[in-house]
Amino acid sequence: MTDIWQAALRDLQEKVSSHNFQSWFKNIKYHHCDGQTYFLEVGDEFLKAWIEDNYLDLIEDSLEVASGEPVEVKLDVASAYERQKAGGGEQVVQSIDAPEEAMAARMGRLQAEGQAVVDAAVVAEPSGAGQTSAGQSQMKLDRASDAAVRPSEPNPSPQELAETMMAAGINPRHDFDEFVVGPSNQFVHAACSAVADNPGGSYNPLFIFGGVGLGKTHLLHAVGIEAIKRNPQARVVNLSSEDFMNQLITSLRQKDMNSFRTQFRNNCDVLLIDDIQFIAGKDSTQEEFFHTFNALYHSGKQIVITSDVMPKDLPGIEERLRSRFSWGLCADIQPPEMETRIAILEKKAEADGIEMDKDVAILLASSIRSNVRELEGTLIRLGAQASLMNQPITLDLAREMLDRMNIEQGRELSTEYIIEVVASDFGITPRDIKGSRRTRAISKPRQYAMYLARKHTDHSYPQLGEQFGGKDHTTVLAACKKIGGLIEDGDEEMTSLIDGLEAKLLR
Ligand SMILES: Nc1ncnc2c1ncn2[C@@H]1O[C@H](COP(=O)(O)OP(=O)(O)OP(=O)(O)O)[C@@H](O)[C@H]1O
Repeated sequence: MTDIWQAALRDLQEKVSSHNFQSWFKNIKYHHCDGQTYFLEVGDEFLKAWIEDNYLDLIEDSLEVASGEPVEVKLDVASAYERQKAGGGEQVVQSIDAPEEAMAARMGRLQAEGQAVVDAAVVAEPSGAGQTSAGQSQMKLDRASDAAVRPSEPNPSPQELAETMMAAGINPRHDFDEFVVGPSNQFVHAACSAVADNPGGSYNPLFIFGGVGLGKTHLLHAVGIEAIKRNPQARVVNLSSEDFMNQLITSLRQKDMNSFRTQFRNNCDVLLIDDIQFIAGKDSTQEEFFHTFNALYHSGKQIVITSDVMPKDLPGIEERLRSRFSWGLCADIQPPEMETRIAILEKKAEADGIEMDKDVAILLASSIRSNVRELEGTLIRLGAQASLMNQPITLDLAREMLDRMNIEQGRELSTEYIIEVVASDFGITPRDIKGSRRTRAISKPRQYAMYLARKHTDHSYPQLGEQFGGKDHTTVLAACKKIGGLIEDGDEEMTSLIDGLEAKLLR
């Protein structure tokens, strides 16, 4: 039976994107089979619920293909005993307080660490964007000290809530509503929502990792915002690991470690730590963070950490910390796909009152692919330029600007755009294409659009099925095979029809 499961896994790997396969399917374990019912195991309740809601049919399809008979799948969570055995996670409670007599020595080491961080930041950011000047650092420290300030009233006004968030260094604009969800970030988004709904619950710590400018800090803030909205009395502490270190240095200098510990270990319900990679090689900071982590974790407080890489790949971080970071849920965030990039641009444009046609959004989204911060920056620059020149944002203006910025213009297309172009060419609506009517006048253009979407985007058949109004992946597969087959066989009418549509798409 495990052979059948392995064959089903291979089939799944072909049907979904590699990112989805890694996130959802790779770690599903075959447990046993009873007749035609397959019992599979996953790591936790969250994965179970997510896979059941999104992928159960697909798994059953693949098992049916592999076994040659109808099957039913039942998912369950691996028992705590088995998980412990498999993960070997340390559960030993470590001593919480570092010995006071070691403090003087640590003080010396910490000062050296602090200096090193400041120097590194200055060297890395000569333009000044990431200055770590004494004033700025102190400002961050003051803000972090205020972090757990709560509104005095039990039912604070929206204004008071916003002030509480800002006191904690949280940008109130970075909430879940402002975050555009797509396949590249839906898992981490769902994990963050689950944590905000139930801090200190099953996913503790939540460890978010991914490349530069992909929305890690945004989601960290969103967790804090939601936690404060749900419980205005919750003490949310939000700071970067560098600020944690600076605050530790200040407390040691002022011989006030008690306040430091009270703030982080006793007066904190949700600890949000951004960019944990910055404490690499800072042994004393790591030691203090280790005790902070233990104190919060063992008293059921929520910890959320962001990083540029997954825990096991964090260089210069002690093994005991890295293993703790993996105790809860690790969720990665990938560069957004074309559709998500377009949706982000449209959302930001609307929020900032920038008027822009869809074709401009497509041009920007296909030219800047791997960093949302850059994408946003380009949009703001374009908006500013159009407003200064008192002219609308046109494709030509966007092209000129990309040229001046030395950004190569992309030609990637989105499924949504392909559907729009094909629909308009055949005098029907995108809704018709996404709908279920099967008249020839609609089903033919639908097949052309499916073929073109498969050819010009990097979406899998199941993803395309979703984008075409929730169709089964086999429908998309069949359309692609049919149109592709006719073209391969030299059907001139079909070739020229598809060429014509492509010319319009790539114009
Ligand atoms: N899916 C998204 N929807 C809306 N905005 C997004 C999304 N992803 C990123 N952004 C925006 O992109 C910008 C950069 O995001 P953020 O600062 O959270 O990235 P980061 O991953 O923390 O980057 P770094 O690695 O540099 O710390 C922010 O303005 C954020 O609001």
